[in-house]
Amino acid sequence: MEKEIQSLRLQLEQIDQENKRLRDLLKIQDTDPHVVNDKLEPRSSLSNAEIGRYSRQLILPEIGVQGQLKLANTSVLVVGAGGLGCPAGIYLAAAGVGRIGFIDYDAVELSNLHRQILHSEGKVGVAKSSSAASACSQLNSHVQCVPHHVQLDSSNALQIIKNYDIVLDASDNVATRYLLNDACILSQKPLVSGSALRFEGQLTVYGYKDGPCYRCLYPKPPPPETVTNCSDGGVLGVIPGIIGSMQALEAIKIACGMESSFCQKMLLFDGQEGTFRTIKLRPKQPNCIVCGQRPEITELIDYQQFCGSRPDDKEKSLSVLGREDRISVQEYKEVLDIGQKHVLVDVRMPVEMEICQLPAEVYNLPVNCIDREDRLASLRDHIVSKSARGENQPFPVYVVCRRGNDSQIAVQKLKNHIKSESIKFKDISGGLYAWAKHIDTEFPVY
Ligand SMILES: Nc1ncnc2c1ncn2[C@@H]1O[C@H](COP(=O)(O)OP(=O)(O)OP(=O)(O)O)[C@@H](O)[C@H]1O
Ligand SMILES: [Zn+2]
Repeated sequence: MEKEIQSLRLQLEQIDQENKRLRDLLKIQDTDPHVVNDKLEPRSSLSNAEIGRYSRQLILPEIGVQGQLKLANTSVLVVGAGGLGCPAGIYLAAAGVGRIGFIDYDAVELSNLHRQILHSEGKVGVAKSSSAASACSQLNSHVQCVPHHVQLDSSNALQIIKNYDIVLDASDNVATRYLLNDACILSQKPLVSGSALRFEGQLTVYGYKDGPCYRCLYPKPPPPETVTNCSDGGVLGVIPGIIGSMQALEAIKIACGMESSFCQKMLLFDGQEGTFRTIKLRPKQPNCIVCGQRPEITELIDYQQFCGSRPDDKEKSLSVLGREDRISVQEYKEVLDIGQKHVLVDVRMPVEMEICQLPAEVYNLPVNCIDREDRLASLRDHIVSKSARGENQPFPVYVVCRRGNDSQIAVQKLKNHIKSESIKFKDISGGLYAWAKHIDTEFPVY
């Protein structure tokens, strides 16, 4: 009997979750991403419920009733409901900010849950903006939480930003950073900017008082191939947790009329060392093309073109090899099935090799070690030991990586370093992702 009740409870819970997921999906469709319907009602006093709820921060002399009212009269736009946006959003909601907007074009994925703490297992597949907004509404029903399920770009940024007083950059790409910088300068809104990667994080406030803007510090975007995101470089979840929380702190201070600690200063956090450092930044540059004395940028430009990358090209795919230097995953499966002699070189990092490997004998040579003479010599020896003597055909060496980009670079380099008529290097197109998609759907994806 008890078991039956437990199983019914479980079923009910699952139905509840599915119900909620469908309701959230409907909500997304109903949301006009550009319009915030009702104006924030100006508030001049706190209700008893609010006095009780905020009591512990109300008694801080720096906040008090006036500070709490300022918070209630402030709207904050969080751009990106991901690793930074989630912790930032939940603290803003808890603190009683009047309106929080969440912009995100993406949907929740399983690999987000270790750090994007407003999303839960039942929300996988749901729009991040609506998942974050609904989590914050559940925490604090006094706060208006607005989901914008849209990609912020030059066509909509000014229109969306104008409804908010403070903007948080919780995005993860250079094009959006420049877009937000220019849009915030043009709209005269402070931009609280954060970033996190691996064990490190950064925080600063751009375009506020005499502080510099993003362009004052970085007039030119970095070459796209030098930029690493969390999906490639990795990140420990608590790092964006710390930086996102500090973004909320700065936004709250600005909203309450306190000084921001990071105007013309940048916080550098090293989670491995456990250190926080603050460096002084150059002041606002008189010749800056957006915030300077004679600005050239007076309206938003094409940021994808300017940066050479798009906000949503997280999985860039290279195509630097010809067809004759490549093999599809289906062809490689055939190689395994017929037992063709070959060498498989996996060019991922050792830490990735521990996660999963193709079902074959694998030789590991990380792509960043491929120029080392000693590593090349070992590979050469390995290939020689495996190749049959007296073969007419060149001996096949297949190169694989996670997504099929590094493997192409590796083949180019190997062809240069090991110039041999008797060896044919080929890249396995699409790498382990393609293997998991087309050959073995049970293969782990990370
Ligand atoms: N221009 C933009 N408009 C709307 N949302 C954006 C824009 N640029 C980035 N984002 C969102 O900002 C969030 C940044 O989150 P985060 O850095 O944690 O990365 P992620 O893309 O979710 O994760 P991963 O890199 O692991 O796939 C993402 O959800 C992304 O969709
Ligand atoms: Zn500037």
